[in-house]
Amino acid sequence: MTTTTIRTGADGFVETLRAQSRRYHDQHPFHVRMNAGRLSRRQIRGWVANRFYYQENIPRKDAAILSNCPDLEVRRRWIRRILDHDGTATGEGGIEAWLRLGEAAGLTREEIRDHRHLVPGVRFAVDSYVNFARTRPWVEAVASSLTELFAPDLMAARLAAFERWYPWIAPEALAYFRARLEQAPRDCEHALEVVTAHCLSAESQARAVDALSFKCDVLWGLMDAIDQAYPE
Ligand SMILES: O=C(O)c1cc(C(=O)O)c2c(n1)C(=O)C(=O)c1cc(C(=O)O)[nH]c1-2
Repeated sequence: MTTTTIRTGADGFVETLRAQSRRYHDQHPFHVRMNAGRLSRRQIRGWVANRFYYQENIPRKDAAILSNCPDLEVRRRWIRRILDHDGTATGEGGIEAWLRLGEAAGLTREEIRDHRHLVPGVRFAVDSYVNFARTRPWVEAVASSLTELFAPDLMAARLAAFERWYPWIAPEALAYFRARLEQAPRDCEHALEVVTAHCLSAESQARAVDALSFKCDVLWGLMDAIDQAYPE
């Protein structure tokens, strides 16, 4: 359990959730080097291939939330996330966009999809996120998605960094990040609505903060594993 003291009231709760940004993976040394243009082609490829495992599993995580969620109104909006990633036809959706990013970075679809580059730490981090959504109360799983509050700034910085420092990747291949600039704020607005509506007691608010803290650890652990596998 976190020892964070939450100020009473919805504002204090949201403030405490937002304060978790201090532990977000934008500050991980690998991301700092990425955005400063200091990664080699091999390191970029390693990151893209490993991060694919996260992308692939996000819809399974969201399906786990849906399966645990008894609220029709929430399900109706949450299902959109699965469609964003999976698309509704061949050649569409975020997973496809990530594969195109991989191809532009010099990987084949086959080597991304068959996990030959996937390192154990990334697998464990991602699996633990999916498992969290499967086994914890659905509102906590929703709270764990709130790292997306912090994602748009990182996406914007990443887009600028890729265009400036890694011009060998075609700018069209960055479509995934451009889409997330719109999807992430929409998604986390909904998640924040759900969490503030359901977490009214100090105890439930502390559990939501713990869930978000856990997710920061998932993302940080994932980056540690990539950093270690693709050293400078
Ligand atoms: O590239 C990133 O730094 C980043 C971070 C996050 C995040 O903060 O969890 C997500 C994504 N990307 C992303 O692309 C994505 O679809 C996504 C879904 C979720 C989630 O927890 O439901 N996080 C994220």
